[in-house]
Amino acid sequence: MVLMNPVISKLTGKLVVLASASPRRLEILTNVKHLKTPDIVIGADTVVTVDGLILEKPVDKQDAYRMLSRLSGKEHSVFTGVAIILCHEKEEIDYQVIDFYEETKVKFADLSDDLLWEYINSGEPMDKAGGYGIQALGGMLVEYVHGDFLNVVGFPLNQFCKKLGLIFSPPGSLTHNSVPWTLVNNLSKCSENGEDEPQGTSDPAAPDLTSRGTMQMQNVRENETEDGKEKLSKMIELMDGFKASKVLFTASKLHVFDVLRSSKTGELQAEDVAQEIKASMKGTERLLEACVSLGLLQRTGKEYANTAMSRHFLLSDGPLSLQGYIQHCNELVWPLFTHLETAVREGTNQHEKAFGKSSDNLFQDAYYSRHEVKLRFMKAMHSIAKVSGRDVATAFDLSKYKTACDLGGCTGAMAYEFAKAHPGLSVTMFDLPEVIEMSGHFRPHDADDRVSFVAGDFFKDELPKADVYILARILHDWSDEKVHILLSKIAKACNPGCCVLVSEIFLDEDRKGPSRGLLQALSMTEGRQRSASEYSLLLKSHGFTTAQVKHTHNLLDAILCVAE
Ligand SMILES: C[S@@+](CC[C@H](N)C(=O)[O-])C[C@H]1O[C@@H](n2cnc3c(N)ncnc32)[C@H](O)[C@@H]1O
Repeated sequence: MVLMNPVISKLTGKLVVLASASPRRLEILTNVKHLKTPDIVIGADTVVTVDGLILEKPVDKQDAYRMLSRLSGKEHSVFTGVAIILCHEKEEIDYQVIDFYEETKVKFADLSDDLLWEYINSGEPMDKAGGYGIQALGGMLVEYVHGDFLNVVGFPLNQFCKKLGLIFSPPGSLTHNSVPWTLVNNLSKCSENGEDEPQGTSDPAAPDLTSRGTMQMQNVRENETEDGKEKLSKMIELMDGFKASKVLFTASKLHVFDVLRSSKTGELQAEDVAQEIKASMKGTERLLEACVSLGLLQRTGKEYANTAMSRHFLLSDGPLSLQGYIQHCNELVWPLFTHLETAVREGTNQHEKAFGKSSDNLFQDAYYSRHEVKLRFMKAMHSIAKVSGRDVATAFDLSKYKTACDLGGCTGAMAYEFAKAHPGLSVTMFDLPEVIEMSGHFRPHDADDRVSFVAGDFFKDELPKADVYILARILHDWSDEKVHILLSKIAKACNPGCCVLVSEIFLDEDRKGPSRGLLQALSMTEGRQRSASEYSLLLKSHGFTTAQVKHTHNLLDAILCVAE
């Protein structure tokens, strides 16, 4: 027990309930520790098996004789299943069940009837499954024991201590295989009839702790299993998510990625970066190190460089640059999210709190009220359209159509993608006048002249005639009521066979994801996120039949609906 003490002493100061009335188990455990505070329940049950049979407690002397004579001259197995239940009481009782079993082989000598009856008449077999107790007179029946002797007595102390060691050892020393999770049902119990026997069978009436509806199955010490560690690291990722976002936003705002790209070798030391971005050495070094940890930068010795991911998405002038959207997130979405609690309490957008100005019309009041804010918003839309536009444009075969109108097309990025993907298609980009007047800023150098620009308000003005109406990231901004106004205008402009292509983040039908859609919804004003079938229904009510839904696995999905 001296060797066990460092492990078993982990129980010191805890109230341990031995969920068994077995005096032998109690003795084994109390011999090795003192028990104080209420947080562990230990259950155990022992069975004897021979010839594929489980031997229970004998019901009378004849039964004991039948059992012992069956064991005579043969090897049998003694199994003890143990459950360690770590209890934790918060609002509800949480608990973690760690269970395992131990098998010991026992061989009985050839036993004469006289010897058996002498033993049976001693009274010892009657409260013991298998009909014997190895630690007392029954020991004389045994030729050999292979395995843990105490397991036959009723408690596999050696393995129990190993499990305790794993439970209470520092994270890192535990492997998934070391904690078997399967044996939970046949665990021992607080026996109501007094003596709970070693070598007994499990009680079918014993509570199945895994299926108690009222208790939440959560692991108190879950961080000490592989699965628990995964959950913990997911928790930490969630808790730190805002820090990671802010590191990305700050490094972008300070042009760290552009600065590194512009250096002769594509690499710079922290002090050079600090000088270039006009920031402190200490702060820059911390920022660069954090960027390395997030995979945004790489470091060789003292030299920092962009990673492939940063080169792809984070250089200001890259074809797939997300800088516009990052800036929008930092300057607009971030302040809104700092008021999330109020937004949740009130069920309203927090634009006024965040920016000191109400926004009845999101676009006119919030995005387009100031030139630089409008430009920033347009850059954000542009960067997402550049990244996702090709997948949306190629989602469906549009070869039979000649004209398309991209309603609320913003910078035209999506319209150009459609023109590129469909050589027979001319695309009219339609947006508010204040947007159209700035769309020239975003005109690609190889701009296709099949793309034209028309200014107007899609709720009020006549819509350009087209075979295909594209609504990319439009409908989510509006209530069902406004969506109906817009769709009825489109339906009026459509001839039979014309179609509407809606591109949005489609929520899963059970609204359990994707999280980027559900997170975005938190800062919405009057709009809402919808599933593909919700969009389909909205369109159906205006005479459009859903032809196809495409999950692009890019940022935006798409649905194509044809006018009947
Ligand atoms: C979220 S952005 C989507 C931009 C673009 N479709 C895309 O996917 O990148 C919404 C667009 O709808 C435009 N919009 C908002 N209200 C409008 C209206 N009443 N009439 C025309 N366009 C409008 C905005 O100017 C903006 O460009």
